[in-house]
Amino acid sequence: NKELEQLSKQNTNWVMQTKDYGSTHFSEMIDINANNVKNLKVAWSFSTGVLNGHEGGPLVVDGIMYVHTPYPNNVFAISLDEPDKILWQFKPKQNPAARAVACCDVVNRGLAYAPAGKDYPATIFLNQLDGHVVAINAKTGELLWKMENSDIAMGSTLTVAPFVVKDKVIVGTSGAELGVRGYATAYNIKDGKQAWRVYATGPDEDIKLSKDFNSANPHYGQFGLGLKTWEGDAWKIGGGTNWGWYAYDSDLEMLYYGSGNPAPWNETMRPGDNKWTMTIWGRDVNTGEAKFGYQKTPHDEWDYAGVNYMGLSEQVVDGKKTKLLTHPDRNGLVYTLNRENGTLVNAFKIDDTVNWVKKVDLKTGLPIRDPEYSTHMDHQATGICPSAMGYHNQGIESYDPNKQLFFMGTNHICMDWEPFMLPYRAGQFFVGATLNMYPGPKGTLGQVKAMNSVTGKMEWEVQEKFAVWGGTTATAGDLVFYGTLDGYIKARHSKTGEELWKFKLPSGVIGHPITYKHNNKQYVAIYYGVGGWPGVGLVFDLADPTAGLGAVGAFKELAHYTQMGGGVMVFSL
Ligand SMILES: O=C(O)c1cc(C(=O)O)c2c(n1)C(=O)C(=O)c1cc(C(=O)O)[nH]c1-2
Repeated sequence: NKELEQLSKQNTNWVMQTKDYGSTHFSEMIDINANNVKNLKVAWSFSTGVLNGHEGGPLVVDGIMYVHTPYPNNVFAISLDEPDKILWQFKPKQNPAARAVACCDVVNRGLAYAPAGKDYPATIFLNQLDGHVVAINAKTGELLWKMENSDIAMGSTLTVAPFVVKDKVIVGTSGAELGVRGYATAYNIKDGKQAWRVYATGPDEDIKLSKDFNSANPHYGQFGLGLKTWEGDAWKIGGGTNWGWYAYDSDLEMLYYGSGNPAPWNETMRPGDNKWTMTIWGRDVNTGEAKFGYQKTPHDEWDYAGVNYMGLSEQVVDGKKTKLLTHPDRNGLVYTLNRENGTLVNAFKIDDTVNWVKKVDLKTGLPIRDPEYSTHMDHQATGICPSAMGYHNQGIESYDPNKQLFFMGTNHICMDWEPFMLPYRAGQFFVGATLNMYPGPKGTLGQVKAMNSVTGKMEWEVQEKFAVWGGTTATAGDLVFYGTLDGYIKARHSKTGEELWKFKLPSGVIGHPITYKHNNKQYVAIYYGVGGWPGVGLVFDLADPTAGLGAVGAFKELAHYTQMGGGVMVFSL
């Protein structure tokens, strides 16, 4: 969408969750910078009236801030000229049964915006937890259309942020913890009619492989594998949902995203490579056809779902400027691929405490595993790093093209894992493992790192007491902003990692900061509202450390630092 791409380059707007199609989360603005950030103060704030985890960030378009909430998925439009006034509010009616089948709190990763087109007005897209996609008139808040994308009776919810490309809006799925077979769907912006749908498992026609699929790298696998790498019909309940972030290259017209973990978590119940779960996809956005697919963790044994951040950059590889895609995976490895054909350029560990894998063989693309940290029936595997939460989970990261550095908020959590057998029942949890999670070898639960994605060199790294769940935002003012689970928004010097400013918010953060200019003044905004997978212990107040799929044990300290809340806080100099 050319108009959307244009808007994404203007400092007055923040029009996509990813900031731009390349998902740089980088702003050229320098009004707030490393010298003056210490003077940042609260400009205004807004309580959403909803508890539970607030993921993603608000959008800012043409002087209006669009704020969303977790379930019940309310939307508010707020004028930046009069932030004390709500221009319109959209409060959907939806099936509350959705709450019981959401795996990891009732989160929502945010709204999408489409500028007015020939046959539709400027539109806000919202995914409801109960599986519906809705289009809302951005000016008036009126419902334009509503589509069912996911069936909660099958355990499929919707938490992913929609993504607008050309005349389509792309939507994923959730529910791999309930045996949902994952797919991504493109709907026409104007009427919500389905343009294409592509699955992660099953016959090639369903996965939509192009004729030259993986022709640059036949050893990644080509045809028939969505069936052959499963036993019997296991692919039908085999997971591979996509609830993370998309990226898009408008020259190549290619869409990038990851499919998640195979179901169930207990690997004994699904022999084979389980293609194409855990895969980085490069697809033609017009047809949905896959040009390449690279499976990072064949036959996953640890729930290292692969839906995370996809960051696009152009950097020199072997003396040649190359279009790259960088993906910090749940499994503790960072992958950089040539995004034209999927060829692996590098794969390295987020840090040397990652132990399930020794390294990735760059020729074959396969991980060389350490059998000591494998999981299997009648065995409790201990000290596995990363934990099922991954060293990187759902945050959107940032890329500073001037410094050629990615900034990553990461986890530092390890685990013990013991599988058990269980039957599949539609709409019920289908996991089959008991987990204990705890801080990694460095003694903390989180880290922030500045990384060169081609060489793997970490320019700097700092520890955080808790996971940095919501990702980072960088600016040309030599700054990187992020929120912490215990409720700080922080700014660090992007060259050194030095902490320059922090402010304690009313509740912990699992979303990302945004920055925009209004009336010639730069603002930084962020949601507070702890929750998500790490916050389930706070939400449900569970005493069993293995509850919340292990999250309660990992984050047992969190309740001493923050409690639920929900809103947006805006800062300026
Ligand atoms: O497999 C899935 O379909 C699925 C969905 C979601 C979700 O929709 O929030 C999460 C996960 N898996 C998951 O594995 C995970 O770690 C996770 C963390 C969070 C969160 O918001 O904090 N959601 C999810």
